[in-house]
Amino acid sequence: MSTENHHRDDRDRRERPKSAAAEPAPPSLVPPPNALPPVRHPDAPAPGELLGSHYDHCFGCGEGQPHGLHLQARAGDGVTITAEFTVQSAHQGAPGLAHGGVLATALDETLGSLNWLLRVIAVTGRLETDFVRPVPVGTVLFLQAEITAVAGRKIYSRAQGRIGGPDGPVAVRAQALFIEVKVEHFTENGRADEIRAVMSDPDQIRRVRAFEVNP
Ligand SMILES: CCCCCCCCCCCCCC(=O)SCCNC(=O)CCNC(=O)[C@H](O)C(C)(C)COP(=O)(O)OP(=O)(O)OC[C@H]1O[C@@H](n2cnc3c(N)ncnc32)[C@H](O)[C@@H]1OP(=O)(O)O
Repeated sequence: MSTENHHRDDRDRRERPKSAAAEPAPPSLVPPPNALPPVRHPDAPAPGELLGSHYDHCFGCGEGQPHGLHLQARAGDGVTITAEFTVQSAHQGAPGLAHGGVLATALDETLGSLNWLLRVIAVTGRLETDFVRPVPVGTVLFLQAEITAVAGRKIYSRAQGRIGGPDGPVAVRAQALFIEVKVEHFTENGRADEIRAVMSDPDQIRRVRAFEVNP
């Protein structure tokens, strides 16, 4: 068998589980026995609604970041999100291909958006990413994410990104653990200039998503 066929076989094997559900997770990403299914908050954005950016300068979703991802996330049914991100020239790693860290950012941003459906503020504690196919510049990455379980402050989730259309082949996927935090996580750790700016211009943090944040 040729090397090329070997590669194709490897890729097909890695891709076989169409849902990230079939992927074995490392122990810290497996919900404990006392974990509960996620509960969509009654005031969560309606299915189909665009979430908008949570912070104008966010590298993932902010409109004020010229080289950011400008990722657009939309609420889905249950505790799910869909999102789209077009790979720009500024996002290259290898010539003409998306940088892996940028793709991980797209997954992280999409997974982070899920927490707004719970109306919980949470940060990424652990993010495990599989890069399955190269993603050329100009590609639209179609992302889907869902929360699988909640255990106290720990929120378990997974996501995948497809190319060529929402039902195209999987290019990247991730499993994550987000940890619920209080707003002081940001106000006590963020650089003073940005925190002051946010406090004096609350529109920088979109109220629609920052339900608990009242700068
Ligand atoms: C005013 C402005 C407001 C702005 C609001 C805008 C919001 C937008 C947000 C958008 C953000 C966008 C997204 C981003 O970009 S988020 C940016 C990237 N993430 C971070 O910067 C987070 C940095 N880490 C921390 O701050 C702390 O470590 C956290 C808060 C995460 C936990 O420290 P804390 O002291 O609080 O908790 P704990 O240590 O008692 O752990 C609690 C439980 O969790 C388990 N655990 C923890 N870590 C891991 C791990 N790595 N793997 C496996 N498990 C882990 C731990 O075992 C324990 O389990 P158990 O023993 O209970 O079973």
